Amino acid sequence: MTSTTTRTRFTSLLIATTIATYVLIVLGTAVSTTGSADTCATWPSCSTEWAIGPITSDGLLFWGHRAVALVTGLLLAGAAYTASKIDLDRATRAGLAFACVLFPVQVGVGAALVVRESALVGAAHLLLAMVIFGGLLVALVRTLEIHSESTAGTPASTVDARSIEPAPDDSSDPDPVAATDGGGENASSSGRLAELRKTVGAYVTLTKPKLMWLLCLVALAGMGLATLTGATLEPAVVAATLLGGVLAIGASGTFNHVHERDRDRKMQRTSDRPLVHDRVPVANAICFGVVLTVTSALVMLVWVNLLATLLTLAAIGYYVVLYTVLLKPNTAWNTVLGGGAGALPALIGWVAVTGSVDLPALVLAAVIFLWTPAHFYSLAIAYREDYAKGGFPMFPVVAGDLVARRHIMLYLGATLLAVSLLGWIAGLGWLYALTSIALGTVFLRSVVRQYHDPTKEVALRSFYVSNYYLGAILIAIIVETLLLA
Ligand code: HEM
Ligand SMILES: CC(C)=CCC/C(C)=C/CC/C(C)=C/COP(=O)(O)OP(=O)(O)O
Repeated sequence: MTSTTTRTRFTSLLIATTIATYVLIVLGTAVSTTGSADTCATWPSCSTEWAIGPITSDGLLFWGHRAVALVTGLLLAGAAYTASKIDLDRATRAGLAFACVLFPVQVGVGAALVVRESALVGAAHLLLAMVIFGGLLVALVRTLEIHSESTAGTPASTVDARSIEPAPDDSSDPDPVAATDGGGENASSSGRLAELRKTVGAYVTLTKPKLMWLLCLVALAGMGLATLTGATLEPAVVAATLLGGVLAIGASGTFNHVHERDRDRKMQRTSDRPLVHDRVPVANAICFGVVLTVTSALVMLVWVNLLATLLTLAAIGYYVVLYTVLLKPNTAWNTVLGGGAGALPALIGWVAVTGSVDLPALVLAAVIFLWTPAHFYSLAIAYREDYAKGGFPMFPVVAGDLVARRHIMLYLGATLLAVSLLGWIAGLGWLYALTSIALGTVFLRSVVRQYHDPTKEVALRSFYVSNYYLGAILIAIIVETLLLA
């Protein structure tokens, strides 16, 4: 076998081992939260005899966890054996060695947990699993990088953040929509209707409607988790929280359009925005943003509660002032730090129901926070040159595609772990576990594909997969907490 074939086999084994370890973590948390561990108190079999009893969902979960542990161990051994036949860099070797040493320790901790159930041993088991997953992820990222470096040639060019200035405004191009307008003094009533439709459409575009479904799901998941404390959901509170949230997102988006109108003109992706073409006068857009902000605050104050209102206003301030004005044009950390704005709806949803902030809401917020770079960096890779033209120091512009992809993988890994932690802390069950496994695997594979096929299309696909991933996780939380409760 050639060394290239062995290296390819090693990469495949490492991908499979990393995914299997994640499956193991999710099944492990589900075993613990569903109480299926109580059905078995011996190890490695569930009784002194090896006879198979009636198949129950608890048994399936329990045996599933053990079976996947066995498969993961075999995959890890296979990866280590294959690694011994090729030259590896230090990071891959260290990550793999780390996982190989800790895996048998983890099996011992798991056996101890079966025989003597204890919260402390359970927490140690979860923590160790996360550390093993981290080691494998580091090894995987380095392996994929070396693989793509050897096949791709020169790395993509990067730009120093301090040197990024918006390109001179050379676009005096007329509004393509306005240019095709009939209009004029003889405008018919159908022409005026078309005009009105266009104006309404422009205002709707200012509110960034495409983002709303996912942010609403975040707030709904926060509300769903809150019911696990015993709190009941009032339909009026749910409706008012969603309405207040939608108005607040609309306000944020509008102010974002106002502030970025000159840079938007320079970027191909955003050059058709309403304020670039004066479809809405800037003063009107500012008034629109203020009206949306005040209406949102009133809705939240009258039908929800004061803390939720303050958090909603804080979210608008975070996105508009901290992210749009301060971070986005000035630092490559804009996305990481800006992720806090999108995380706030998780707290808003929880606070709308309980009136205070508690641990599960913070962990859900952490999931959104960690997911944000994994979500956005793929889009920023696809539009790297566009962002450079607009003068935005987005991470791929400053650090290059390869390093950005490394960060996507690491933030994705952290998101997967935070999702498992949330399931464990909130006591979520089957549906959440299966969704985390299925969509987590799809998300991870879509990013791995970026290494093999570093095109704009593949990066954009990862971006959309990131949205479906988060959407599915949030729907699983909502269904488990609200519909199956
Ligand atoms: C700093 C944080 C974030 C950045 C920089 C970012 C960036 C972007 C950008 C540039 C787009 C394309 C928008 C367009 O072309 O109109 C987008 C789309 C989107 N984002 Fe994010 N995003 C962030 C956080 C979030 C959060 C927290 C959520 C929800 C939880 C979210 C959900 C979405 C959705 C649903 C889309 C629409 C995709 C589509 O169907 O076109 N984003 N994001
Ligand atoms: C409740 C409430 C008000 C929440 C606000 C949170 C919020 C709107 C988060 C979304 C962040 C986001 C989608 C940024 C888009 O990036 P960008 O603005 O950099 O995109 P662009 O390049 O398309 O302008």
